[in-house]
Amino acid sequence: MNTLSLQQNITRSWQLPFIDTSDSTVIVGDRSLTIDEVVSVARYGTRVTLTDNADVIKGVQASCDYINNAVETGQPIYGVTSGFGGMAHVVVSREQAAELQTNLIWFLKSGAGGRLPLADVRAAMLLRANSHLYGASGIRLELIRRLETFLNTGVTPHVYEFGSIGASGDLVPLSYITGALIGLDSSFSVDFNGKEMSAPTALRQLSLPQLQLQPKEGLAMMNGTSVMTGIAANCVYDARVLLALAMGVHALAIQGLYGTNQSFHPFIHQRKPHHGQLWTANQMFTLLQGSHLVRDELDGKHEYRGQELIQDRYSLRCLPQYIGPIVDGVLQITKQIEIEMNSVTDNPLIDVENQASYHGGNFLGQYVGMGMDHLRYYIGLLAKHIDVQIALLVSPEFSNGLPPSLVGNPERSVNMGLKGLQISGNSIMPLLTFYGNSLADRFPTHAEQFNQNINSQGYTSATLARRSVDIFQNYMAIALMFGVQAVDLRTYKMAGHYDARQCLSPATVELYTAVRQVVGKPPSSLRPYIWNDNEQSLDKHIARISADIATGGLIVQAVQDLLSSLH
Ligand SMILES: N[C@@H](Cc1ccc(C(F)(F)F)cc1)C(=O)O
Repeated sequence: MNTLSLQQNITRSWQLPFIDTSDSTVIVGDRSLTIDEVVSVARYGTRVTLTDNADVIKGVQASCDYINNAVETGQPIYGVTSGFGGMAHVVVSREQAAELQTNLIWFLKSGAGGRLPLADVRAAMLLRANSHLYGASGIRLELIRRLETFLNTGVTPHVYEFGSIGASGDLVPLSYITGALIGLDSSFSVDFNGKEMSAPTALRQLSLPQLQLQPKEGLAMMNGTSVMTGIAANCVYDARVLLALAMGVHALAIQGLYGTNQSFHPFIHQRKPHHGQLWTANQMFTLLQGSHLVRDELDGKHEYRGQELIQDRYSLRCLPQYIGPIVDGVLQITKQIEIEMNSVTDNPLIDVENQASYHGGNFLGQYVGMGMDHLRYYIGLLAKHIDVQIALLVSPEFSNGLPPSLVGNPERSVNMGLKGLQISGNSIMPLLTFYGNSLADRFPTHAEQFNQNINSQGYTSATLARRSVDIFQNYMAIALMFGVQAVDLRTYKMAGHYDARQCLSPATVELYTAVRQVVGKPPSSLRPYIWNDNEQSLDKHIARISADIATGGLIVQAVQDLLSSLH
């Protein structure tokens, strides 16, 4: 991939322009933002409105009053009347207190690499506004309102993909958002509904003046976890979709392989009642209900089956035991990211009620760093499991007699079926387990004169999760293609035609049909999905399916029930 296409990939946006398309609004400042809300604002342009709760608005003003008073009376407060980080012993005078904040933007403007996707930057702006509305940060409502305006008018600052160690929050990435927000200089640029321009130009178009930061405001804007948490929120959303789709793929594979439903019998799982295992078994039970393509053995029967095993191989039989801990892990990450999203993540924090301020470290993004490390690890495990099912499907000795490599038309002897597709998938799966390696435990040199001598790497961990999710979407496309072809061929063996809709469980028909529709090959009783090798471009099918997954299309809608039960 050349640099240009990599760059385009990184800046990929969902739906430009990011302006209101529906009547719905996300309220910011009520301390209850959800991942779904972040995604709807970040990707689909849902409007945001700052809360009109008078106590919240009063709290924001009171925190600013506290800071102004502290500066006037010369109180020693970190980053307000002192230097930053390892230079926090430097005393900053009242006269220099504002300049200290603007200067912070300048020396942090040191990002590197490509650009973050616009949707991730939008998520970050939303979360920064949310954090500031707790009234513990000493930042004017006017600045918070500006974040709201940027979101609602589709103005998105350009932010680099490298620069944060996730310790002082995301200092470097947030310096780009802050510089753009106040229109500091024309070297800060934005995307204005698909058009690149300098931040001051964008402000002029919005009829907004350039702003001077006041004491604490630069630190309040930049000292926090909002960018990594925004990226993480988008990734967690995607990972949950992919987990639901993985369940769908397995349900297709089990039917393709003519597996048994007995392994999902509640009796088994109630005797090992981990939450995730129970959820997985229960969902698979429902996904297979009513299928003519499974061995219906719920009554406890099992029979000798000639050369076939009396019970299924592990990747089928132990599916709930394998996926269960992944489900529990994803649920835990979801909870932690939502807490982080609804947190105040800067320092120092102002306790308006008691007229005090506290030096602490809420900007350390360890929950995000470890969460994203784990998320990538779980994605790797899911991909490995799918890879095993595909390997069973293509080998007649393990597939209960499907044609080798799922060849559609055996009469055309040059047909080799899905060999290329499997190889392509095999090139992706190891990458996903590779991305499953952890980052939070890799220690960089002790940053910034040993002040930031422990750090989370949460930002980079989240950008890696973004990459892992993107790759997994492609792999999922391949897996779905295998699932669809397998159930068509199994239908032929069982019923003498290729229209799997008539034999599949009702719960998997929608997914099957969605895939067929997305690739432009409607089901037919005369032919399976892939009949002759030379009748379709498989790469185009992969691209269409993964785009549908990434944009919440038909295929995602087909697993909506599964997704909403994931809690
Ligand atoms: N997160 C730090 C704030 C901080 C630390 C370092 C620097 C820089 F830029 F000098 F490196 C800026 C802000 C703290 O609150 O303690």
